Amino acid sequence: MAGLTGHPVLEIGDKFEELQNNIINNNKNKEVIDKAGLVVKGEENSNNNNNNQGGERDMAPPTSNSLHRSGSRPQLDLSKAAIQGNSEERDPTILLPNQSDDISHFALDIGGSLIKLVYFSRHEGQSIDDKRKKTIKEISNGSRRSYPILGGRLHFVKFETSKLNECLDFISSKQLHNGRIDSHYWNSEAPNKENAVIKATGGGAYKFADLFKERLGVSIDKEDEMDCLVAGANFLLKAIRHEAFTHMEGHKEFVQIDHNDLFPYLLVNVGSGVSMIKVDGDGKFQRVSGTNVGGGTYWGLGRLLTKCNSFDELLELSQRGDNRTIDMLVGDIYGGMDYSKIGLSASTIASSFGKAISDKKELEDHRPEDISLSLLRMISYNIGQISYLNALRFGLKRIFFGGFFIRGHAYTMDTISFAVHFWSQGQAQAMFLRHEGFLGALGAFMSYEKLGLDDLMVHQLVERFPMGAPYTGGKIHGPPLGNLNEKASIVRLCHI
Ligand SMILES: Nc1ncnc2c1ncn2[C@@H]1O[C@H](COP(=O)(O)OP(=O)(O)OP(=O)(O)O)[C@@H](O)[C@H]1O
Ligand SMILES: CC(C)(CO)[C@@H](O)C(=O)NCCC(=O)O
Repeated sequence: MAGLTGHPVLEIGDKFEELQNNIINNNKNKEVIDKAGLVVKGEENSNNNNNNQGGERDMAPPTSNSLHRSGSRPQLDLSKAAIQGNSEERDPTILLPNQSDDISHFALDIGGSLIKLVYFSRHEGQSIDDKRKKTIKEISNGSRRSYPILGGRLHFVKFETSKLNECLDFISSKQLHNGRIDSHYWNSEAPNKENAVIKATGGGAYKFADLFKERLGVSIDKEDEMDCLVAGANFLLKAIRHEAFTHMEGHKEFVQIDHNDLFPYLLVNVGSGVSMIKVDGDGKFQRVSGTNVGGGTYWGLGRLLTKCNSFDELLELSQRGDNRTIDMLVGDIYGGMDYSKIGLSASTIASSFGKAISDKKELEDHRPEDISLSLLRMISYNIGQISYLNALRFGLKRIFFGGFFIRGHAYTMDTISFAVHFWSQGQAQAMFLRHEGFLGALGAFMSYEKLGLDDLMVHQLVERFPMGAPYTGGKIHGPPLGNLNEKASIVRLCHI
């Protein structure tokens, strides 16, 4: 199922200098990027000049805002971090064109279901030895100096947590663990492997710390999971254009956030379980709620009920399902009629799986496709509804959804969006992140240097390329979600 596996690549393009001039010379840049509140842009709006596939290219000199620092310790330079690629691409990368120090970072988010790994590599064919060959001039305080540009990329890889050995083998085969030395030892003459420290977040950072020491000889520096989720989300939302998008009734639209008007928002991370975090700023947040009915529930129950062998297979099944065979609809209860007085059409699901009790059917009499769809709908809708209620608690209008349950799957996103829209009477908006499942790993990766977003001139970052979400394709399968207007006009809720 091709589209289910892709993850986006970040690319920030060459409009940088143009934009920089705008920033310096006048305030017109606001018209370019800082439109008040949300600016929604359609996919077709993008300019597909995707000619930078990650190899060598002429790179613009970094400005004084570039993060390059010539210290004794390698620095991570996220300036001009760039999203690249299309929605179908597997293992997407983030380009770091201005990365000059030769870093060997990698970081992990070891969750209940999946291990997410982010690592840096230099551009192909560019060794440490020839890094000196490519230098650029920087004007800094009136003086010019040269320093090497390596350039490189961030790679995103995931493994099932139950197959941790595959992850360890991968790290070994790429020798990722031999590059990173704890800062305490950075200046020592002969750093050795025993001092190697890797950043990891998620419960597995605790659970598997000894195993990492045993198998790879590295210590795990544990970063808090919520800290990392928020850091990853804030980085993407502030620095990367077209990271966030809405998805309603099969229609996807990129959303440009005014980074001065980003906070507060609700971050809902739908992993095995679901965390709901009110984010007020960089490092300022509160986990306000959560639910144990999440991605693990869909995959776990779905596997039991359908005998599917993989998550993607289960998701794929849902696309051919008809939930009406198993869900009890309002029309089933009301003899085919709407219950219009309270705003429920006949096709509204009154009770998920409700028909399974009334039919004299056993599990094997139900189609796995229908079960999968009904389950997916039930869990997605529930998450959307609970999220909205939490947004309502704190007066938040924007809800960003991440986590690998989303999987860029159109029906999942539509269902969540429908629930948020319906219960908020259109006042709150569900948005999705293209790097959905990698927020925590990205946050852990950035924690090496504790790079604050304040260090980044994020408004200088301009994306060049259209970005498809990790997406199953435009066609929506499954039951109609209902008519929003019809229902929303009748439901009475105090809304935010
Ligand atoms: N290939 C896959 N294998 C297993 N689950 C997958 C896969 N792809 C997507 N999923 C979904 O993603 C969920 C896990 O998402 P994610 O990796 O964000 O969470 P996690 O970090 O493992 O969980 P938690 O944060 O609760 O510890 C699974 O429960 C499942 O619903
Ligand atoms: C326990 C975590 C944070 C682990 O990632 C996650 O699975 C989660 O948020 N579960 C929901 C737990 C609850 O709040 O009911």
